[in-house]
Amino acid sequence: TRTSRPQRILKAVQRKATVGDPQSVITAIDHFCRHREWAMNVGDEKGSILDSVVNEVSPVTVLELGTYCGYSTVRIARLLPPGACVITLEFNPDYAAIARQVIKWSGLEDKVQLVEGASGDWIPWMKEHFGVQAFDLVFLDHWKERYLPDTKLLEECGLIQKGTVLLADNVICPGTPDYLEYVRNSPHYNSQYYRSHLEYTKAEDGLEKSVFLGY
Ligand SMILES: Nc1ncc2ncn(CCCCCNC(=O)c3cc(-c4ccc(F)cc4)cc(O)c3O)c2n1
Ligand SMILES: [Mg+2]
Repeated sequence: TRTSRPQRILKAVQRKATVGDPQSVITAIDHFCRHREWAMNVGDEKGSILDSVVNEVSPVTVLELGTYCGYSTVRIARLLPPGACVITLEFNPDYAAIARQVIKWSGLEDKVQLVEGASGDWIPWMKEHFGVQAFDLVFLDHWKERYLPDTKLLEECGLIQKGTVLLADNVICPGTPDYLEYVRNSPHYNSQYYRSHLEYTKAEDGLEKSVFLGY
C-alpha cells in the first residue's frame, strides 16, 4: 500500500537533513510541506512565534499536546537548556512512531519524553508518573475540542501554577472558540493573540498565549 504522509515526511528528513542538526530537520519538513505536500505542522511562520515564546519563558518542563510528526517537539526541544525537557502526548501510534524517528534524527531524544495516549487519560497521571510539579509551558496542538476540557483538567490536577504559559495553535483555523472565550474572559489568565497564517498557506490563523495569574 501507499506510504502515509508522515512516512513521506520522515523520508524527506532522512534525505535532506543532517543527523544531530535540529535546524536542518525543521528546514527539511518545512520545504517538503510547502513544495510537496501540505501537512499540519505548526510551520515556519507560527514556529518562529513559538520559538520566541519558548525563549521568553525558558521553561524547565514543557507539555506538548499533539505530537504529529514531532516538528514542533524539535522546535521546542532545540531551545531547551540541559536538564529541561518536553513531555509530548500523541494519540495515534503511527504518528508517534514517525515522531520518535524524527526526534532521534535531530539528536534531541534526551530532552523529549514521547507518550502514546489521549490527553484526557494521561494528564491525571502526569505528577505521579513523571514527577512533574507543574508545567512552565503547555503547547496545545491536539484535537481542537479538547483544548478547553484539558486546560480545566490541568488546572484541577494542579499542573498549572502562577506564571504557567499556555500557547495554543489554530485558535482561528480550524478554530477553538470555546477555549478562546474561556482564556480571554477568565480573571485568572492574561491572554494575547499573535496573528499569523495557517501553516504554509495565506489563510489567517494565530497563536493565543495565556499566562496563568494564580487563583
Ligand atoms: N486528546 C488527544 N490527546 C492526544 C492527541 N494526540 C493527537 N491527538 C489528535 C489530534 C489530531 C491532530 C490535531 N491537529 C489538527 O487537527 C490540526 C488541523 C489543522 C488543519 C487541518 C485542515 C485544514 F483545512 C486546516 C487546518 C491545522 C493544524 O495546525 C492542526 O494542528 C490527540 N488528542
Ligand atoms: Mg496545529
